[in-house]
Amino acid sequence: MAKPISIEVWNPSGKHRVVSTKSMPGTRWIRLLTDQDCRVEICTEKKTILSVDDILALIGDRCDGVIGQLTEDWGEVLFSALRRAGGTAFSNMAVGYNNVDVTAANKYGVAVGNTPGVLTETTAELAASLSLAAARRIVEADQFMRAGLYDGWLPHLFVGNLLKGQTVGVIGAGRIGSAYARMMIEGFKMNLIYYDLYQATRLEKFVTAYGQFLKANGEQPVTWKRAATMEDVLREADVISLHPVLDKTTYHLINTQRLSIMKKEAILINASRGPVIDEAALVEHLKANPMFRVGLDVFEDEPFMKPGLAEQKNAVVVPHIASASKWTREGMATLAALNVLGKIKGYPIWSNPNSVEPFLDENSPPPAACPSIVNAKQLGLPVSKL
Ligand SMILES: NC(=O)C1=CN([C@@H]2O[C@H](COP(=O)(O)OP(=O)(O)OC[C@H]3O[C@@H](n4cnc5c(N)ncnc54)[C@H](O)[C@@H]3O)[C@@H](O)[C@H]2O)C=CC1
Ligand SMILES: O=C(O)C(=O)CO
Repeated sequence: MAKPISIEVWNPSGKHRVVSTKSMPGTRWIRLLTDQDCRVEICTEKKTILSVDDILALIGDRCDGVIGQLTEDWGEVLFSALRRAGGTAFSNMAVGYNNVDVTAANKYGVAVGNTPGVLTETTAELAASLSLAAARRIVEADQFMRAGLYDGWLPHLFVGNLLKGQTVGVIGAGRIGSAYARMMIEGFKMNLIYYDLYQATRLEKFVTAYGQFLKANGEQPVTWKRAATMEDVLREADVISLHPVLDKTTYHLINTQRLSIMKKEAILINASRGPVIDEAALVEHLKANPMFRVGLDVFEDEPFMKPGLAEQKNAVVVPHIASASKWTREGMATLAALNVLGKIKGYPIWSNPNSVEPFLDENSPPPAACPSIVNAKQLGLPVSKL
């Protein structure tokens, strides 16, 4: 028999049983559910990543909806179990949902929610932080100081890259990629080259307007270019940040061949998903090109790094913390809870998942809608007129 899973229960007499596989920041998300007659069960198991068997035990015989995490494998087994338990709602507490088999969810009629928008700026800020840390060798310099090695100013000590006037390349200029581009352009007066399947019209307009502003003030204007191929970005840019979704078109997007066409002193940032980079190839490239630097928030075999990566001084590595600001994480919890609640209540789907602010205002009740359901169309769910 499966080992019982430890849980914390809120509103035990609630009619709808909602399970959260992890404790999430803030309490608003719990209150929103309990106020609407939900019994909320939060898994309190100590282990970081729950297995499919752990989650099956949490779902049990009766469960209306689950809030899950990007570390979990949501496929056929879990969606069929959720459906058998009477559930029709699942939400990732994440905008990325490459851990979810949406086809399986469709098969069992389970709505799949995600949490767009609330993490855009926070994630872009971390990508910008990694860009600066890599450009100015901040982690190496910090370690040098702490090791007691600093014995005086030197002309060659930790010389890095100046960003001003250089070119920032963005691959995947959606919400986060565009926010990152704006930060690097406005903050450091970089020119932009980007590659996306779609035109980033608002971003282009922003760069044009900012360029005009700089020109009117007697400064060199910034420019933008939409690249016809990803290779154009890799060849031209000095700093390249990856922000696409992870799917079969972006798996190992950065491989040995593509690394070889990048500038020898380029900086590569990844705050999207680890498998977008062939990490073993990256380790070899870092070894062979000491002036090439990377900033990584995500890893191919997360939570592990490929052998050799940790030893590379030209790599800055952080543990998938790009969305880790208090406001954002509480907002992600709120959106995930409202996705599940909305589906249980039979609410329609919010028409614009890029504009989720009304759900985040602590001072007013959220709209009667699901903020973001990725398979709404496939399930034939109605769109909100709000
Ligand atoms: N490290 C972290 O903590 C976080 C990581 N993420 C990751 O960032 C991803 C992007 O998030 P958003 O910007 O909100 O999504 P988004 O959907 O607004 O942007 C993704 C962009 O990638 C583009 N794209 C898709 N396939 C492509 C391809 N083959 N080549 C080039 N571009 C392609 C899309 O057209 C879209 O513009 C998420 O899916 C998630 O995996 C998101 C938040 C935090
Ligand atoms: O939202 C996501 O996709 C993350 O990676 C965590 O914020």
